[in-house]
Amino acid sequence: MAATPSTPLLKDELDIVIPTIRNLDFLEMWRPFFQPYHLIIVQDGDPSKTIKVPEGFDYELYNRNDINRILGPKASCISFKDSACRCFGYMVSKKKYIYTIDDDCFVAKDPSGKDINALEQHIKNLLCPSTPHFFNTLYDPYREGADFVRGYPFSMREGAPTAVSHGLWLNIPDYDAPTQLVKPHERNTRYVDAVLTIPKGTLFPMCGMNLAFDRDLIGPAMYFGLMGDGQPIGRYDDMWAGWCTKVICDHLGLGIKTGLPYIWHSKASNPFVNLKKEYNGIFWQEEIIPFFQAATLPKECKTVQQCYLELAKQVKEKLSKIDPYFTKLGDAMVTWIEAWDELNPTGENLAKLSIADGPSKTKK
Ligand SMILES: O=c1ccn([C@@H]2O[C@H](COP(=O)(O)OP(=O)(O)O[C@H]3O[C@@H](CO)[C@H](O)[C@H]3O)[C@@H](O)[C@H]2O)c(=O)[nH]1
Ligand SMILES: [Mn+2]
Repeated sequence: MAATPSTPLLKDELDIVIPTIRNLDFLEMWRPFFQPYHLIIVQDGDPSKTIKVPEGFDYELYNRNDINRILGPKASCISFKDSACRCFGYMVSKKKYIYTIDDDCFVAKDPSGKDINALEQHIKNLLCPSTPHFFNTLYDPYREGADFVRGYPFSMREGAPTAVSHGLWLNIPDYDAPTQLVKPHERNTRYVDAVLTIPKGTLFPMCGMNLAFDRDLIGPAMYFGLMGDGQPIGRYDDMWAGWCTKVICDHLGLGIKTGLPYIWHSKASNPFVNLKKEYNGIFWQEEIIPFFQAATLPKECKTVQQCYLELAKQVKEKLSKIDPYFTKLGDAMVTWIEAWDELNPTGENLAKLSIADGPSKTKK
C-alpha cells in the first residue's frame, strides 16, 4: 500500500512573507520545504525593478506602488528602504500563521548533517503551548522525550497559547554594528538543541530573520515601525515589534519561544552602513527598554488592537522627550492599526474590501 502523501502542516493556513531588494534564487534551496506554501513577497526599493522568482512557487508580490495604491495615505506607516516593509505582508495576508525569512537565509544542517526544515519546527513551536508563568528547567516540556520536572505545579502544566516562535541563525549571527566591527570574523557554529519560553516580564531582542507567529493571536502587534528612508533610525524594526509584542503577550497571557529552528545566515551586511542606521538606536534603547519594562496595560485592554493603541499613547507621552521621532512613531502605530482593521475587517464591514486591494503580480 503506497503511503498516503503527507500534507505539509498548515499548508493552507500559513503564508511565508519575504522582504526583498534582490532576485529570490535563495528559494531554490528551500523548495522542498516552501513550495507547498503561499508566499507574500514585499519588494522594497525601486518598484520598477523586476524581482525574479523561481518557477513553481505560488506567490503574490507587492511593490511600493501597490502599497501606496492599497493603503493610500496610510501607506505612510510602512517603511521604505528597510526590511521593516515586511510587515505589510503580515497585514495583507489572510492566513492564521505567518513565517518571515530574509532572502540571505538558507537551509542549515543539524549536527547529524540533516537539512533543517525550519518551517516545520516553527509550526511545531506554535502548535504547542508555552510556559511563560513558571520556568521548566528541562526546556520545552511538550517536546518528545521531555516533560515538566519535579516541582512544576500541575495546575500550570496546560501552559499558555504560543503567539511567537523566534528562530536562530548559524554562521553570521545577528550582531549589532559595534559588535560586528570588533568581531568581523565571528561565526556562530554552536547548535543548541533547545526551545525555551521567554518568561513573563522579560523582554528580548526579536530578530525578524527567521520568525513565525500566530497572526490571529498577535498579528496587529507585529508592526515593524518607521525605519529606513527619511527616518533617524534603522535596523530596530524587529526590535521595536518584539518589545511591543512581548508587553502585549504578557498582558494577554500569551507565550513567546526562542531557540530551534536554525537557519544558515549567509551575508554579513556592512557594519559601517549598519552603524549609521543603528546609531540613534544604540543610545535611545537605554531609555526605550526601561519604558517597556515599566509599561502596564489597563485590564480594559482585551484585544491586541486595544493594547497596541494604548501602547502608542504611552510611546507619545513618555518617549517623545527623547526625540520628536517618537511622536511620529506613536502616530504611525495608530495608522498601522487603522490600516490593519481596514484590510482585516471583522463582522459587518467585511464587504468593504475593494478589488483595488490586490497585488501587482501573482503566480499560481
Ligand atoms: O533596504 C532594504 C534592505 C534589505 N531588505 C531585505 O531585508 C532582509 C534583510 O536584509 P539583509 O540581510 O541585507 O540585512 P541584515 O543586516 O542581515 O538583516 C538583519 O537586520 C534586520 C534588519 O532590520 C533584519 O531583520 C535582520 O535579518 C533581506 O531579505 C533584504 O532583501 C529590504 O527589504 N530593504
Ligand atoms: Mn542578512
